[in-house]
Amino acid sequence: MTVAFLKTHKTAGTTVQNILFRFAERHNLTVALPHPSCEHQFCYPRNFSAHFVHPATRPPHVLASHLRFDRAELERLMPPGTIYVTILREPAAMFESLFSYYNQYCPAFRRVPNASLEAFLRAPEAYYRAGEHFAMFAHNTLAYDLGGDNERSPRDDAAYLAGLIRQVEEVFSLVMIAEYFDESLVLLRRLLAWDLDDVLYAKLNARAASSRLAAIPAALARAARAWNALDAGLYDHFNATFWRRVASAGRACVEREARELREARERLLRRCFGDEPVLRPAAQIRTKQLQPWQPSRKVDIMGYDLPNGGAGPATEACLKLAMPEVQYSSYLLRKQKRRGGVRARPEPVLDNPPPRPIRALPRSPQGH
Ligand SMILES: Nc1ncnc2c1ncn2[C@@H]1O[C@H](COP(=O)(O)OS(=O)(=O)O)[C@@H](OP(=O)(O)O)[C@H]1O
Repeated sequence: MTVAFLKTHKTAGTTVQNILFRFAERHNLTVALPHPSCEHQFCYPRNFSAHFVHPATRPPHVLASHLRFDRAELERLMPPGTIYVTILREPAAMFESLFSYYNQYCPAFRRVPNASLEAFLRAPEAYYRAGEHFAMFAHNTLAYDLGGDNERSPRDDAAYLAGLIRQVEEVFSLVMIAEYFDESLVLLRRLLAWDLDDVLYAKLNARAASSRLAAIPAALARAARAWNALDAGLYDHFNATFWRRVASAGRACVEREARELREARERLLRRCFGDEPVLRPAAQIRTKQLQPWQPSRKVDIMGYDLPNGGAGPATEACLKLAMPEVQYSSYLLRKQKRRGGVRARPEPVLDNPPPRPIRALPRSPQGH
């Protein structure tokens, strides 16, 4: 069985990726990982190319890192019969997360006075320039990640949205929904014929309450959906198909399994992170391998820590459960290079180096 997870942005994708990475490790499967010049993403925002994949990680059983979807290129990499899955998030919540996370990187967001989401959504055209660096984080990011044209408007061109939906349906066996994460994992584990234990998780990449809007006012949510109308169309469609899938699997059974998953997950978190497992800001996490990447000084991304800074009897499995994307990707690449014995093999040089992906800003140990 091979599986390709299209990791869309700000949709709980890191948590799904971590589930897949851990499954791959437990079963000695090969995970496709980016060439170092792409950093931990497949040279996003460029269209995916099989050349972006490190040779020590081919042929893969699992692929789960950020990329812009390109069907032909993925089919060149992944074996026939690969199961494609992805995840979507309600567009207003997703946009609020994008706006906060990429505020310092996306010029459209940087132009907005006082970093005000409300100001941006009142007049997005005043700040947004199609085609500029990282513009895709400010307009229909889901459509872009899925390989679509994020500048199209379903108001002017309803056929475009319908066509994009058809393409996604043709390729993806499951489109999960971040708001119904546990139910999504129940469908995922059924699709992949995994055990419930295989989809236990720790929530990764969550912002601190102080870095997010407690609630998105209705008018702001409407404006976010109107600006991201293509994403809203995709979400509405796949949210409806998701619930049809749940109904045909038997809603009561799915709910029961989701409940079992939540209970097992709570037990696991307590076992790994202590009696009261809490998400902490990076500055309070003593285990270096568990410190999450911070996008800017204004946004706190939370993580878990092992009791006693990892000096206790916590297992390797606990470490991996909470390991952020950057550390886990590097670790897996090192491990797979060793396994493949490719250390001495020269790495291919990309003909046209991609723009540098976003890098962590340095933080003082105090952090704030
Ligand atoms: N299990 C689960 N259920 C619901 N929501 C979850 C879950 N895990 C992560 N999250 C939220 O997903 C946001 C991070 O998404 P990603 O990991 O895809 O971000 S990234 O694009 O890889 O940077 C981030 O959202 P915000 O906190 O609103 O920014 C996380 O809180």
